Amino acid sequence: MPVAFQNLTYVVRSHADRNAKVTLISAATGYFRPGQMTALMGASGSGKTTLLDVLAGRKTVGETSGSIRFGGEAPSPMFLRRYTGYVEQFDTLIEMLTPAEMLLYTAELKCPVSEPLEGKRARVDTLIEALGLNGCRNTRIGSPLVKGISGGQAKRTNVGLALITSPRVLFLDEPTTGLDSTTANEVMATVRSLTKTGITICSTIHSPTQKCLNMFGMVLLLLGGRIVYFGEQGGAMVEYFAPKAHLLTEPVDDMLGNQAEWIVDLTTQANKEGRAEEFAGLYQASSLCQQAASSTQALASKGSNISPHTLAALSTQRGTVTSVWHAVAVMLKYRTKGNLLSPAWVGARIAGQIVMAALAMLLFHGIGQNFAQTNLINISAILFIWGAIPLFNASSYIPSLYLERPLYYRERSDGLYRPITYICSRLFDEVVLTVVVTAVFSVSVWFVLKLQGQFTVFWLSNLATNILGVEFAYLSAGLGSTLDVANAMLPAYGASLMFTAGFFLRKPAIPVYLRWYTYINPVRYAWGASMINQFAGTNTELFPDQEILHYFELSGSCWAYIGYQMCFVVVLFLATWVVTAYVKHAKR
Ligand SMILES: Nc1ncnc2c1ncn2[C@@H]1O[C@H](COP(=O)(O)OP(=O)(O)OP(=O)(O)O)[C@@H](O)[C@H]1O
Repeated sequence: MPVAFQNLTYVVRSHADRNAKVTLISAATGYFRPGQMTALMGASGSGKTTLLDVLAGRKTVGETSGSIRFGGEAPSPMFLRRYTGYVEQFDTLIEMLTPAEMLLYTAELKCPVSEPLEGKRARVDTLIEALGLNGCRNTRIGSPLVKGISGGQAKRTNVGLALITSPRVLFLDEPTTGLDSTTANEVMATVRSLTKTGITICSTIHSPTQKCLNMFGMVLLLLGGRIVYFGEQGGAMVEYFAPKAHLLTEPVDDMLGNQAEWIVDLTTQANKEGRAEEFAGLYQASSLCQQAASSTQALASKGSNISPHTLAALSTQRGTVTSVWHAVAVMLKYRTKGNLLSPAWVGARIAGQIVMAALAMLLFHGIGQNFAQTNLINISAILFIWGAIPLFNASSYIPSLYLERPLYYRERSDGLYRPITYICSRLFDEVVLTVVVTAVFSVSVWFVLKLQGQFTVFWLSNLATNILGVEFAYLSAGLGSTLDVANAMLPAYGASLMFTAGFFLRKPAIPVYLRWYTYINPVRYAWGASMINQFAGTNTELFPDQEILHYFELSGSCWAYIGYQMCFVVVLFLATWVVTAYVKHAKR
């Protein structure tokens, strides 16, 4: 499928002055042919990634004008998802999966459900073979801290993710970033081998080695968002630029056989000298530009071989090809087991609980059956701690939730799932663990402290507080513009709840202008449920003629308090969903 773009201009609101607009791509005309690899080159900041993103339909801000045709068709978002693949500059992989699992997981979410699993496995096997991943197909991907596959293998796995639906056009953004030159050449050789299938490939590349540059058929060179060269790679490019080198005030080093470095040096120097416009003008006036314009026109007006029925379906289809239920099932299949078996994942979630339960049992053992007046505040205190502190347990893993954002954004852009799918499957993992852990610790604490009332109330109240903490962790990780902001939210909210729950300061003593907050305070309801469970019907007096529940203004059924807690669980779930769906920190 050829890609042709004419007079493509991209304008965005300036970072520096919100009232001004800047043109990042100016009147770009060019094309990418099937079975050919085109390099988007240029000095740093020249607009390579911007042009790639505009062509791939990945821009979320700014205005694009001009025309883009894929096989003669103006692409809809679903068309782009169906026929193109995009490899991001930085790898976004799931560390606990193997490359084979990562590819199959993506295939199950990206390919139609009607395609049998065997067909998807066959796609994975073909890609593993083509990308040279056989040696590591069953090795854990790992992370910078837990070594897994190598950087080159991770990059090739990332390329595989973009290829899983057999796209006709592949975009790559700086695929050699972070790789040594040998590995970079290997990765690019693998990518180049894909052109045999007839796929159209366009890749931004910053400073390629000569060997790497030789793999490309065409080069599109940008300077200040303008095309300064679009033509064949190799001798033609050198011939074009050689007479222009003398225009520079500061001469660049001799080529010494390294065209790639020479071209980058020359254009960077031209940029430094403010000659972007001059070089763009020279290209505009060249015969190369005329040839490019007529070839682009021919490719843009060439009819596509996609049936009208498919085109109509693609223009109306929703953002994903699988249903929410299917996607949730796939997420559970690949990610839940890995999470629940990961010591790091589980450890971060239960460490706080272990410490809290151990301290409660060591310090407060047996106090639940001692209704002596001097002990009542001790009981109230441990029930308060048990109702409030779990809210903070989730803060320990907010950083890991925050750091997962790039993966989530990439998978959303690739159309793997919807926000509700992500949030349901992730919270499912958390809730499964929370149910088990709170049951174990609640039983231990309940019996060691010899608490009174119904165990179920004590446990459910603790479970609800823990789930609220988890939900708030996801909410703050989604809301925080930076990791520090996300980290600060949960402690700040938790502290506000503790101060106004009515234990440190009784409800009547809370100033009227803040008393409303006690009604929307889940900690008060968690503590209240346990207090009523412990003291209801005992007529225990904290002071003469002052029954303890009356003193703290806790009344009614403990089940009603648990009901209120559950309402908070639902409200926070909805808030987390909305934030996950609509708050986007990554604008591109
Ligand atoms: N909103 C904006 N306001 C002003 N300048 C912007 C804005 N957005 C992007 N830019 C600038 O646009 C230019 C193009 O950015 P782009 O990321 O496309 O460059 P690049 O060629 O891919 O660079 P690199 O090789 O360093 O990744 C950069 O100079 C960038 O600072």
